[in-house]
Amino acid sequence: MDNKALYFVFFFVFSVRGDNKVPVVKLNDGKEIPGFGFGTWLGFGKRAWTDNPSDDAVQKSVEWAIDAGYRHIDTAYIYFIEDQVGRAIENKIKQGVVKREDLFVTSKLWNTFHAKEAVVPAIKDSLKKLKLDYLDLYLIHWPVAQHANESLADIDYLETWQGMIEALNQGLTRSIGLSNFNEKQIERVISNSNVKPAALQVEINLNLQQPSLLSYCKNQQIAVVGYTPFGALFPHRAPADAPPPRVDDAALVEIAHKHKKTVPQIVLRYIMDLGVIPIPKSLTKSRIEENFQVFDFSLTDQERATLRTFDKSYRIIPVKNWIESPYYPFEK
Ligand SMILES: NC(=O)C1=CN([C@@H]2O[C@H](COP(=O)(O)OP(=O)(O)OC[C@H]3O[C@@H](n4cnc5c(N)ncnc54)[C@H](OP(=O)(O)O)[C@@H]3O)[C@@H](O)[C@H]2O)C=CC1
Ligand SMILES: O=C1CO[C@H](CO)[C@@H](O)[C@@H]1O
Repeated sequence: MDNKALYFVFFFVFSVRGDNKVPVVKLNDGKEIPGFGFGTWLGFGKRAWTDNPSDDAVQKSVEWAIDAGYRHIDTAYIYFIEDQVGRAIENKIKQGVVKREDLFVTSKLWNTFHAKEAVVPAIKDSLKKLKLDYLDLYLIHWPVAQHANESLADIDYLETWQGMIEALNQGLTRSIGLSNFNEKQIERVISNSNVKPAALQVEINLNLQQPSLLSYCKNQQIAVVGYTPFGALFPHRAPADAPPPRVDDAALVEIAHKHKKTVPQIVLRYIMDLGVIPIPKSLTKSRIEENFQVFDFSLTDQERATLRTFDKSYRIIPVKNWIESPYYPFEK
């Protein structure tokens, strides 16, 4: 092999290694979760699977994500795209890009399956669509229960948690956890059960940094996965009343220039620095790759202090139509 060929082999090995520096987070049940993941929600009102069964946008995005190095994929029954995620995973396994055990797949129990006996059939339905034998993590999506017609149901999430434990005991998922639960609700689950939630998935972005919930979870050794990491950063996603910053904010642009990174990369790095596992979603190949290049630089204390000032406790996903539920988790 001549010098030029050797250089290319050297460059390839190190650039692949560079992509592979995703931190690994230990869960309180002894399992491990990759400290960075990929989101698959299309947005409110978009039900690709039912609206347009031939749509494969999410499938493509998951395939690009796996090619780019993501190994942790976040999905849910209610996204109506688990079948697309399943096809993407199947393809990447068939192509020899990954093995099942290289991947960490999360799905979530929807509100209409909160009765204890509904949980195991619900996870089996998700597994079927995902073409998997087991999930790595299964979450109660919300503490709020609903009937099939979407009216509110009065099922205590403690009952639902017993169904989750049954799914765990049957080996249908490696770990179980919660999403959109507040501190008191998590505490109630812990003190009424022998199985502690391994993870909590909640909204975390510049506008909603949740320091007190994060410190509670750290003390309880509950891993925090942060959804909607870009919050109101992109104007098309920002509700009219959302506080700054937007992606062109001068302070953010200055930090990004200093590190030769983009503003979305700065935001993702900061969320990881908060001890949170971000799960950015994108359907765009270049953005999927861009969002994953966040393991080769560090923010300074001063930059982190600037980013902290954007916390306005502003929630982008309050789902106010469930406010009358006795289990509604957020401040009313
Ligand atoms: N547990 C829960 O209740 C919830 C969980 N989630 C999970 O969290 C994931 C992430 O949250 P989500 O609400 O999707 O929002 P995100 O914060 O991930 O933002 C997604 C939006 O940002 C755009 N985008 C992504 N990267 C870039 C970039 N580098 N430059 C410019 N634009 C970019 C995407 O555009 P495009 O796709 O066009 O590229 C899309 O419009 C979800 O997909 C889902 O898996 C989300 C909400 C609630
Ligand atoms: O994950 C989420 C996105 O989809 C759901 C509804 O369609 C939300 O309620 C939820 O928080």
